[in-house]
Amino acid sequence: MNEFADAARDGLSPEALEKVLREVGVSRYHNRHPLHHKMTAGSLSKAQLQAWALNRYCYQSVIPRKDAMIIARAEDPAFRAEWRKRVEDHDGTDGWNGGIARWLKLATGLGLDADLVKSQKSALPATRFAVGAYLSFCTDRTLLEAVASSLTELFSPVIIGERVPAMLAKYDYVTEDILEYFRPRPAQASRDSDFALAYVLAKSDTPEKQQAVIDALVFKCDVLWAMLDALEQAYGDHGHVPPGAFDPKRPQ
Ligand SMILES: O=C(O)c1cc(C(=O)O)c2c(n1)C(=O)C(=O)c1cc(C(=O)O)[nH]c1-2
Repeated sequence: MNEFADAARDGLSPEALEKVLREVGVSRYHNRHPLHHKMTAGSLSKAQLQAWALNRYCYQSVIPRKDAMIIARAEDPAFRAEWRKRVEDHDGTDGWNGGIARWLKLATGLGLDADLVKSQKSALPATRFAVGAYLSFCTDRTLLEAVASSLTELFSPVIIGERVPAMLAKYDYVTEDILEYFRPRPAQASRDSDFALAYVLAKSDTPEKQQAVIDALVFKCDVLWAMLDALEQAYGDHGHVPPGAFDPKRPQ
């Protein structure tokens, strides 16, 4: 049982619901994870940064798929028109001139082979499970829960603002060009999370729905947290790399 498990028991005003959702971010968003702190302190090796970029590619590549799933489930054309901007942000106009391509640029800029990253075959099992759980969540739960699960984007400008200046300052091989992925993200995330938050606050009109959206955001924070846990377990100082996963000590 988590601390938000019955936060909506007595029913919440929209303002109170927003406050709880923001508290979820304060206590559970992945900018609290030790691996993020090590990254911003400059204490990760290049191999550890490579592992982060390679694994995070799985997350990037599932985002437009889960967004397409949300679009398919939405009956309101105005909702779909708004939401499809997210798919365009990641896929671009031809699949390879949007966010996914820019993530690949980050990974190759760190020295990884593009085909290895794209294949996702060297990602950690736990990364693939976490990312798969996100796609399943957006497929199987209500549309309201799927929308609420995107609300981690309320907090992503904060972590990007911590990560990017620190990476540029602490790792001499990291350049602005490599980190181009993050440049448009804070503005895109604010646009997207404003829309998603207004939707969630308007549609959560019972205590049950309010609890469901809180739970959805907790779930999503767990997805992001689990991905960093998996990296620490595999590539931390006393970690062990699962069979078949990216191993910096072996040729790929
Ligand atoms: O850099 C980050 O830590 C971070 C976090 C998140 C997030 O909070 O889910 C997203 C992104 N980046 C991101 O770039 C992105 O496109 C994105 C889409 C979504 C989503 O759930 O729809 N989250 C995120």
